Amino acid sequence: MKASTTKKNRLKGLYAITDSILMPDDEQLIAQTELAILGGARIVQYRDKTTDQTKRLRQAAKLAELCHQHEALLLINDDMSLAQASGADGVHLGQADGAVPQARQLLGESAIIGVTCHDQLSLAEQALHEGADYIAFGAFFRSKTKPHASPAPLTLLSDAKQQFDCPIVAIGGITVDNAHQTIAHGANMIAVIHALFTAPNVKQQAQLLTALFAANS
Ligand SMILES: Cc1ncc(COP(=O)(O)OP(=O)(O)O)c(N)n1
Ligand SMILES: Cc1nc(C(=O)O)sc1CCOP(=O)(O)O
Ligand SMILES: [Mg+2]
Repeated sequence: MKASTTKKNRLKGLYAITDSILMPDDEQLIAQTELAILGGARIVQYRDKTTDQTKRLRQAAKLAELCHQHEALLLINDDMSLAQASGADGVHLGQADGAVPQARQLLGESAIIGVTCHDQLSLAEQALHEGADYIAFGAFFRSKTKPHASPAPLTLLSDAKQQFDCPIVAIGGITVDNAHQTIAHGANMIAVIHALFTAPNVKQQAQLLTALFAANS
């Protein structure tokens, strides 16, 4: 089996997204992310909205090393050049973050490229046509990280599941108490920031979120 196929088969379960406000310095970022991975997260996204390029490269490279030690995947939010420079496994692109073909050309066939599709199946269709590896829908619940994210209905997940043969991410306000609804409707991954990284015990919270996949399969 090709290496790229193996990597893409790993797109399931808890998808932990880091937050530069909750974890501003390197030590916190690495320690909290390691706990999330030890609790079961298999995909990590480095999401840092600051403009400090030196810090962003340093932190992304440290995260890439950490993730690879633990056989987790690292994706970079927004920035395909940072994904390439840091040794990450891929990039997550929003609708204004660059084109999938450009990312594919830069990062190569084995890279993972995910795309935000909000509440629109047509955006997913376009992303997949352009070569995306997963599609992300949201926000399914009120998000503390992004309170103004536009809402998406849970039925969108079942509709997407019927229409597309690819990994599907649910995002937005996902918690231990509501995540099962997204999984039951067809989410292969749950992307979580606040409910994971503000928990008093990040490892245990990741374990609880990860266990929901076994309970709902
Ligand atoms: C897995 C996942 N899904 C959606 C998003 C949101 O991306 P985007 O719309 O580009 O918004 P920002 O995260 O850049 O604020 C995501 N990051 N990850
Ligand atoms: C980054 C992001 N994108 C969203 C979307 O709907 O596209 S919601 C969101 C924030 C996710 O964080 P939390 O788990 O704290 O709600
Ligand atoms: Mg973005």
